[in-house]
Amino acid sequence: MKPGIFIDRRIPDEVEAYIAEHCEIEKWDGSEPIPRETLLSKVGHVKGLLTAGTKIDAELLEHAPHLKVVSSISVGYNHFDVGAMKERGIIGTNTPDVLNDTVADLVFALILGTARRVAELDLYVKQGQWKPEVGEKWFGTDVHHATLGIIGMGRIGETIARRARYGFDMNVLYYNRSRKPEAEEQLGVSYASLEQLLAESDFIVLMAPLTPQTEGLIGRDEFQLMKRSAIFINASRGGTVDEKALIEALQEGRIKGAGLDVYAKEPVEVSNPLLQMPQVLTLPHIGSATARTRFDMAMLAAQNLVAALSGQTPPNIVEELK
Ligand SMILES: NC(=O)c1ccc[n+]([C@@H]2O[C@H](COP(=O)([O-])OP(=O)(O)OC[C@H]3O[C@@H](n4cnc5c(N)ncnc54)[C@H](O)[C@@H]3O)[C@@H](O)[C@H]2O)c1
Repeated sequence: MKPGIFIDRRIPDEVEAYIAEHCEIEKWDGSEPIPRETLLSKVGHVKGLLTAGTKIDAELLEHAPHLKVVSSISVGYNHFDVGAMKERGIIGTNTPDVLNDTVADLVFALILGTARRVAELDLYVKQGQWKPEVGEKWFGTDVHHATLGIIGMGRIGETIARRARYGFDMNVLYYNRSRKPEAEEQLGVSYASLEQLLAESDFIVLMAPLTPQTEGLIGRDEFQLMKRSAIFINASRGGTVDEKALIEALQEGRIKGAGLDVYAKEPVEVSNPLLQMPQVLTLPHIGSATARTRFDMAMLAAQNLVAALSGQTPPNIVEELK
């Protein structure tokens, strides 16, 4: 008999067909996220769960006594309570690598968009404000040959560094949990302390995962260290930044601008002051959101799920659950 699994969001038909060859599928087909209570009522007999940002905690595991594997269609897994999963011996998997280039492209969209004020000037043209010469007021900041500081030099961080070095002749500093001599040699990037990186960078990109150690990693003191001309980019998770401190730094002109794909609370509240700031480019958590990459992520997550339920070791078990 095929093992029963639950899919808590829509996935491509082709991916579902692959899973159906190996598993008995039940799924949530709503366009809104599945309500928590509904999810809890659906996992009682399943062995596998295919999800993305859904919180996997002790409460959910209590409702799922037969659960063996949770496969997430994401590389970040801060929604996993790894302690509770470890206790129950649950396999947890994610989808690294297939999204590196897509997320790195998006980070560059945020860098270029904020530096050259793309959204502001788009509005300027569409609102018929264009005069023969735009004037200094609308001048931007150069990206090429500027210094880029990357916090969290992992798979995506290195992919950003490659674009920065080879595409934009940037000087790249990085701060990471551990030093990366190979990246230093291959990409010509330099390791810096967090303080040095914050003080010297023109663009600061936060790309570290959200963990207890990185929660609020960038706060008041860190914004204080940045140049007044600095542009801050966050494409990791909203929780890695003290959002109140970011808002203050922008309101007080202590940094020049920000490009954000992630927020403390998602979807972001319309009353969030960040949405009123012209110097802030705001995107709705779309780092990996291209058709090709989202398909590849869903297929990889499906392969992880099927491998785990077939008694094989899935290729992408998350670090803490290995
Ligand atoms: N905006 C989006 O849509 C989107 C898409 C993909 C990934 N992400 C986020 O990006 C993160 C990074 O993805 P990745 O594939 O590059 O992960 P990764 O594990 O390859 O890289 C993370 C890097 O951060 C470093 N790090 C961890 N804790 C640190 C700390 N306390 N201080 C300094 N460095 C630390 C690690 O050593 C590692 O080099 C994900 O965890 C996810 O949260 C966001």
